[in-house]
Amino acid sequence: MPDRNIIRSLFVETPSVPGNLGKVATAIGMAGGDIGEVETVQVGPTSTMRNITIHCDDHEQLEQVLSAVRELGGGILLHTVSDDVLRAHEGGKIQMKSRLDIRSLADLRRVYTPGVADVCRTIQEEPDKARIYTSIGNSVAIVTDGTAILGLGDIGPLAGMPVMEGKAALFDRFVGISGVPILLDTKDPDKIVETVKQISPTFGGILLEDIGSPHCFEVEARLKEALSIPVMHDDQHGTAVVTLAAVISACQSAGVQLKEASVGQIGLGAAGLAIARMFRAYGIERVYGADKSEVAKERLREFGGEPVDGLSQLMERADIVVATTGVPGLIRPEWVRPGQVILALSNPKPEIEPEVALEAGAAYAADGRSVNNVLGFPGIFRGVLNARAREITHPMLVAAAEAIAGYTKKGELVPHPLDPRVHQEVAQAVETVAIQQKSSIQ
Ligand SMILES: NC(=O)c1ccc[n+]([C@@H]2O[C@H](COP(=O)([O-])OP(=O)(O)OC[C@H]3O[C@@H](n4cnc5c(N)ncnc54)[C@H](O)[C@@H]3O)[C@@H](O)[C@H]2O)c1
Ligand SMILES: O=C(O)C[C@H](O)C(=O)O
Ligand SMILES: [Mg+2]
Repeated sequence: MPDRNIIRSLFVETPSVPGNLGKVATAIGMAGGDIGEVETVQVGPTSTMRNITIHCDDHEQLEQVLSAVRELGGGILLHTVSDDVLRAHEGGKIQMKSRLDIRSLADLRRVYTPGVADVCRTIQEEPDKARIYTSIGNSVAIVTDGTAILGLGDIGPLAGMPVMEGKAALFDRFVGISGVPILLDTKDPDKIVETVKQISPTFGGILLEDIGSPHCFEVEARLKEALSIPVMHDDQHGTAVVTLAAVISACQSAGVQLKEASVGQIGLGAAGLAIARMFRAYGIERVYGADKSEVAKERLREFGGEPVDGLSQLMERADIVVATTGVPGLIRPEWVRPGQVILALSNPKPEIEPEVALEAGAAYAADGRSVNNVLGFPGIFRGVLNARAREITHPMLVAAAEAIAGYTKKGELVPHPLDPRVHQEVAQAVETVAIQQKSSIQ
């Protein structure tokens, strides 16, 4: 199945006679388009208006689909073609809103000056009270330098803003955290670390997002060391958590002992190295890795993994293959071994489409849309903020992965991210470990 990267909404009028919608659907399909949602907007005595969402590979195919619908005739009219994704982004996806109503003078005095001064003094005397009287304890900075935006590469922080706003929207929607995008106009690790340190008093946690390797490793390590609030690079650990959950589920379904399976990691950047490290720390002995960078392969060795030179050799040796290179179509179908588990996690396009991998003999296959760190980061931060933990630890990440796997339906790899329970399960699991770890330190 090819990529379906272009999404458009067609506003189509058809005569209110059975069979006309079928003609439109056939025309779209014959021209190579896929149909998503069909919304009937109005049914009149003579004609019916519908919004039909279509998915195409590229602009050329889109044009073919549009011509096919336009040429139908017989009263079928294509009125407008709109880009729903762009339209949904107009004005941005998030906003800061007041939680309190300000209608009267009394409200104004309570919310703002002079009333607020007493709250300031209270916090000055007891800084811990900021957790109670401000939004800090429920706010997480989503920090990027724009160097590894999805698999699009170093497109800069401004172009990465839609992704950061997306993460903020997910924080809000799934766990009620205020995510605040912070775009850094520097790639210098010293400056990134210094800037994040300076703004950190505003936040209860720091989510590093789409910061490329290798500087992401240093940036995260230094910030974790310097700050007493949780810091996590999502592309590393959020991804590792969800990937571990997916392979736990796959092995359970296939009746395979995960710790005895061999794993092949293609791409050893931020996501790939963290996945390999997570697998090793979880007790998986054989973790092979491939990357076009020799330095990345050496880094794998430091964590007990074994670098392999060619991708086809890696595919030959691995029961479970995970790819995070950002290179669409990198995995050739002829390399897939029957019964393999293939997780091609690059966004926006995977290294191999799940359908193609399954056709080539894979037992389980998924892409980065379903095996996505959206299943991890919201609950992980909810858990640590609830527990007022100062950091995110490996046992918390394992607990998150096991919670996701535990909540996965039989035969599936991961739960659906729109199921609110999965985020609650992750939050609870992380909070429990955080509280246990706190009490064992005291
Ligand atoms: N599904 C998810 O939740 C999820 C999460 C994080 C990242 N990702 C995806 O993973 C991809 C990588 O993200 P990242 O943050 O790790 O980026 P990164 O830049 O840190 O890492 C990419 C790595 O892939 C290697 N690579 C590139 N082309 C290669 C090739 N042809 N063969 C072998 N190795 C190659 C690079 O050398 C680099 O080490 C992106 O597409 C991103 O969207 C997905
Ligand atoms: O943003 C996503 O969809 C997942 C991930 O963080 C990525 O960089 O691909
Ligand atoms: Mg990312």
